[in-house]
Amino acid sequence: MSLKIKVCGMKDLDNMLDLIKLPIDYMGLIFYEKSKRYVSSLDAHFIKSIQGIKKIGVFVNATEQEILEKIDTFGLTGIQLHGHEDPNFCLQFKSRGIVVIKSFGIDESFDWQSLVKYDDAVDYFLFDTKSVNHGGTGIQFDWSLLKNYKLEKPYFLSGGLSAENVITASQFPDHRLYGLDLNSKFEFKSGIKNVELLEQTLKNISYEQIPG
Ligand SMILES: O=C(O)c1ccccc1N[C@@H]1O[C@H](COP(=O)(O)O)[C@@H](O)[C@H]1O
Repeated sequence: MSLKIKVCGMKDLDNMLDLIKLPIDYMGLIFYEKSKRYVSSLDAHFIKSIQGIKKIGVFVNATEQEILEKIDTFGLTGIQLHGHEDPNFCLQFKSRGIVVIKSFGIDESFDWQSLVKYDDAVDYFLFDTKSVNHGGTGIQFDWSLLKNYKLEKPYFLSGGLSAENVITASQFPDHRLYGLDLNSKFEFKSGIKNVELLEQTLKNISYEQIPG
């Protein structure tokens, strides 16, 4: 199975149209008002009409009602939860067929055992750099900490992925690595992605992955 690519934090409509021409699997839209990449509801109708890419809504401690409203209004395939959402909260969406990605901020003190209770409640984990802002730091965490991950649930690797470190990330020797999440290191400014840099980076990843 080839590595999935998710580009997160899109908020400009023309930029989205350019992005979806690339071989990308997931597009992330941030519904956290404190984020510089917050998506305006004014764009809902247009975003709902976009096809051919899985649309993931990013939330931080939002209510069930808020999330369901965004799923419906924006035509989201799934959700990515960056707050203190518990397993039951995650499961109610997964049970409805909504893809659930649960993010965890990783540092040396992360309790890997705490993931066990989420195993049946989510589709994927996402391992990001620990931050009080809940994400979008542009900082890479120490990937060697992933040796402590003992479950089989596939995960997205996130946190400061850049044109410089993404090849190493794509070759990270772990069969559970499902996808790479690209965000602030591929931007001209917050929410506006450098599509040319993304295109070149995707080519570099596939070139490096050709066997032999
Ligand atoms: O990008 C944001 O502003 C953001 C805010 C709150 C929660 C998550 C956010 N983005 C997610 O953060 C990670 C890592 O991003 P980066 O590469 O370090 O900039 C990524 O999963 C984004 O989806």
